[in-house]
Amino acid sequence: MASSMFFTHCHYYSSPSSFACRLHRQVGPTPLRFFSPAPSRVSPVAAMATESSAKVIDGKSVAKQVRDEITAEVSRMREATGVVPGLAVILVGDRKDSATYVRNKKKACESVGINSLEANLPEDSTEEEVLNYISGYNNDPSVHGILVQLPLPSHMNEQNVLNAVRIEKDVDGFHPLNIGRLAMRGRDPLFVPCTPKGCIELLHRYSVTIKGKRAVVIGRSNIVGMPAALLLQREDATVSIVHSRTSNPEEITRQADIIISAVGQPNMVRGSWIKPGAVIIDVGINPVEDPNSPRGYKLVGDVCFEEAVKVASAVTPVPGGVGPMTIAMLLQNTLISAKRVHSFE
Ligand SMILES: NC(=O)C1=CN([C@@H]2O[C@H](COP(=O)(O)OP(=O)(O)OC[C@H]3O[C@@H](n4cnc5c(N)ncnc54)[C@H](OP(=O)(O)O)[C@@H]3O)[C@@H](O)[C@H]2O)C=CC1
Ligand SMILES: Nc1nc(=O)c2c([nH]1)NC[C@@H]1CN(c3ccc(C(=O)N[C@@H](CCC(=O)O)C(=O)O)cc3)C=[N+]21
Repeated sequence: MASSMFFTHCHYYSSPSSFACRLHRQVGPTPLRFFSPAPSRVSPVAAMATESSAKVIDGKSVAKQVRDEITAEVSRMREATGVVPGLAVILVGDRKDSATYVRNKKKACESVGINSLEANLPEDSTEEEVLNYISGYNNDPSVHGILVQLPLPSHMNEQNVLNAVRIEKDVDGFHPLNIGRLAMRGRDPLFVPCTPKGCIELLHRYSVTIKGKRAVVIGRSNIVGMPAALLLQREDATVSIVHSRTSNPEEITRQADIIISAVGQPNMVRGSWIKPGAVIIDVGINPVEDPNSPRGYKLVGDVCFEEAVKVASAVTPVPGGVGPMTIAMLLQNTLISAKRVHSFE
């Protein structure tokens, strides 16, 4: 996860009209706010883009719609079975950004009627202590989902910790068995990772055809890029993956009908990288210095939004794009888990 302080120049492309995308100072981990309700209707994207015509994909509004659907299902389940879905979140250490994410997840749970439990462990906890918490939640029937907030402190082995979560409660979808099943034809994971799932959900809800299209995923992390590429492939797209060792990423990206970018580099994807009419899902959340903002920074994506809207047919903003969908998908996975274990349809 990109988080340290550094300058980012765009080396690939520049034009006088795109100064906004040329230079940013990226700042350290930032807190998250949670959003207030937004209108819930969305319509299909235009087939072709003209100058400045891209549709802005409203993740905040779609996430609200998804949360409303979950609220209704949670109460239907509670009334029929008496069971309330429960999510346990384990936070180790005191990273400010992680604490804010966890607080937002908790608020989101409350907003849909899901029970939330939280374990806050100190930075210097041992791996064994974390494993003990996981084991407790694994055996607790009121807990249907377990999320270990990442990143973990560096003295812990992330693989050991993630492997310890029972796959039936792995609502993040990070367990190797879930990822393995996601990668295999004819197999299904119990849970799909929340951020990539949120990206696909946005494409579906905006009636973007994926089948037969060329998709490029920029980034190949275990939590976003790689599962996003697997999901697009499962949806019958033809997928290329661009990473830090890719030569000529611009040329490859320009072939895409659908771009999912999960890199952590502010404004890396410029207008010249985008095929006219492409649909862009920008996962990147990059804090950059902004003297005009009261906080002293603002969040930008991996994609230069000002340029992208002129070329693409649809694009997600940052903030208000994928971020809110990630949390909505976490709630959805927790509901799916509770329904599955109680055979409630
Ligand atoms: N909206 C949301 O809900 C979420 C947003 N995020 C955001 O998404 C971004 C990515 O997160 P995450 O996947 O965890 O990050 P990682 O740092 O784990 O992975 C970044 C990926 O980008 C690739 N990359 C880095 N630099 C370049 C470059 N110059 N050109 C091409 N590829 C490059 C890396 O390649 P290589 O593999 O070769 O090193 C790596 O695969 C971050 O901004 C993060 O904050 C993350 C999670 C959820
Ligand atoms: N086990 C685990 N699972 C995760 O899913 C996970 C994680 N660890 N570690 C950190 C990343 C990051 N992540 C985000 C979730 C929501 C927003 C989000 O809601 N963003 C708002 C920003 C709002 C603001 O701060 O202004 C938006 O984009 O609109 C962002 C990022 C989940 N992650």
